[in-house]
Amino acid sequence: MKWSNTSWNNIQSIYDKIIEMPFINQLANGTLPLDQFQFYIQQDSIYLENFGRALALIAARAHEVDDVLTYTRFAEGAIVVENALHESFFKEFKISKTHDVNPVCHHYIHYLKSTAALDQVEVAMAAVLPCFWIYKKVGDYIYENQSVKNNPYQQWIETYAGEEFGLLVDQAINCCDRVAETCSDNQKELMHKAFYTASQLEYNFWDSASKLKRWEIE
Ligand SMILES: Cc1ncc(C[n+]2csc(CCO)c2C)c(N)n1
Repeated sequence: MKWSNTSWNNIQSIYDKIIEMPFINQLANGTLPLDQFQFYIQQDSIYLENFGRALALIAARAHEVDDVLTYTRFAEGAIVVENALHESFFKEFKISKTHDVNPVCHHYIHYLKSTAALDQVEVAMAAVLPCFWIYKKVGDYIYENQSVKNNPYQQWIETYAGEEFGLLVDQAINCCDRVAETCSDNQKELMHKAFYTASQLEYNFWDSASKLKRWEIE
């Protein structure tokens, strides 16, 4: 079995819980409270910049020159393309930029940056994969299960359900499968662990937005 198939099986229950989250269902039917979306986009904008930095580190450390290019493009996508999208959300939903990183976002970005800097590069590639793959699956799920017209969150949905995004996700999955082939069982296990941890963080990222969760002491 491919590394990615085992990895997805390991996180299937996390994905199932994500799909059941009120936040995701309310995004799909357009009833998500505005303050939760605003909070989510504020944190996501901090996430994207740092995610881009983690991808750039992976690019620099990749063994194959093709992967240097691929992760450089991912990094550019995270910062330039996604930030442009966020800019339009900032305007449309009257969101202000914040530098207050909530606990989950803080944990997630520092987990990704330290993994990208210090762990084996294959493990770092596995750690960033849920960001692509879970968003693709969630985007497709919402797109296929839409029940309303004029959903205010339509642009968000279309970003992740689109074919163009699907191609990026395939590249990220294929890269992990290819590098996993060169790894020992022990190293493959570390890749699985990283994929699982980042998937937990994806769940928690949405959960924290739905609870508007900040630090207990600010
Ligand atoms: C918490 C969080 N996780 C994943 C994404 C999705 N995402 C962000 S950048 C990128 C690829 C860039 O090349 C993808 C798929 C998000 N927006 N927020």
